[in-house]
Amino acid sequence: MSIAAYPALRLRRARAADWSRRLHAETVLTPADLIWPLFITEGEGEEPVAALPGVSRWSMSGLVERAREARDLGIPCLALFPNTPSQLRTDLGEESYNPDNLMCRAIATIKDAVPEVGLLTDVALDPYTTHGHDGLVDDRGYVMNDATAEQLVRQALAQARAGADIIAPSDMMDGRVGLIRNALEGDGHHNVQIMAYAAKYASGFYGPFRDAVGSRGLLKGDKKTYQMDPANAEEALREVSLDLSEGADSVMVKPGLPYLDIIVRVKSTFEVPVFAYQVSGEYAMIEAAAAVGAGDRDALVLETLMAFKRAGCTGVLTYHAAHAARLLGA
Ligand SMILES: NCc1[nH]cc(CCC(=O)O)c1CC(=O)O
Ligand SMILES: [Mg+2]
Repeated sequence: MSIAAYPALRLRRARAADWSRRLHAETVLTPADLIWPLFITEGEGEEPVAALPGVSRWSMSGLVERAREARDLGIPCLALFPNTPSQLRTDLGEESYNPDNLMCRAIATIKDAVPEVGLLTDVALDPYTTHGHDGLVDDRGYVMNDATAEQLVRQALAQARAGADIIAPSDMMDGRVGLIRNALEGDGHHNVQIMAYAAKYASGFYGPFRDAVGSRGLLKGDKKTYQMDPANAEEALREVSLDLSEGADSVMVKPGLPYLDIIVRVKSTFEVPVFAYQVSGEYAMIEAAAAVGAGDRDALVLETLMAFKRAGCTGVLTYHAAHAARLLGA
């Protein structure tokens, strides 16, 4: 038996022409792989987010325009994040489950105008609290797990009743996926999915997002008592395992690129739909690199998104979604 070797074997043969490169591609990236995060404002028109060049907060009419844009580009789903007016933020974050809050109005408005686009809604208290934490804090500043989970259940129900398709708890409290699933079933929302932010790390890459939802200046301390330590991978598998056992339909790893190893391990261990969140700081890094000529923006966008698909992701949340879909020739 002869083992093919150079010069008979030349891997460059398959790369020599565009048709052949396309034929041999092991991974495909399409607009249907993308979830587009959008920020909501009570204000009129469009409010650019300084820390995220090219990203804005949108009023209701702007959101409807973005939803139509997503539909026309073949982007299946939007993720919504409200910038709650500061006078409505409280220690307990009660505005999070007001059925007339910004989020619920946005859900209902978009669903009415563009029903064919899916809506993922974030469940956590940080856009609604005076202290900027994702949960309720005790007098020592510790984020209380079980009391927070009760608020999250109320928030999830309000979103589902407004028409949300995917409830995405991003708070990292223990046990909240099971509590939310039970509440959704009890309230008749049998087909409302849960995408658990299962392995969410205490990351330095969330800064621009906190500007966008108005929590950066408010946040006291850090989120290390509930978000994961970047040193840990086995713990991510335990987090995913628990969220799946509690009824998560899909799981998320967040941030994205610095945690590709986690994506691969989660995918190969559980064989369930895994999503990555290419977060605000990752977006800002690409934009900053492009702005100083350190890299070609379009190439950086497509290469990073392809990396998530190659690692095993079912889809990616990315602020570049519309731009990427256009590049993909939708
Ligand atoms: N629970 C809040 C939440 N949901 C999504 C993000 C970050 C997304 C991004 O940076 O793009 C955060 C920030 C945080 O945990 O502080
Ligand atoms: Mg957990």
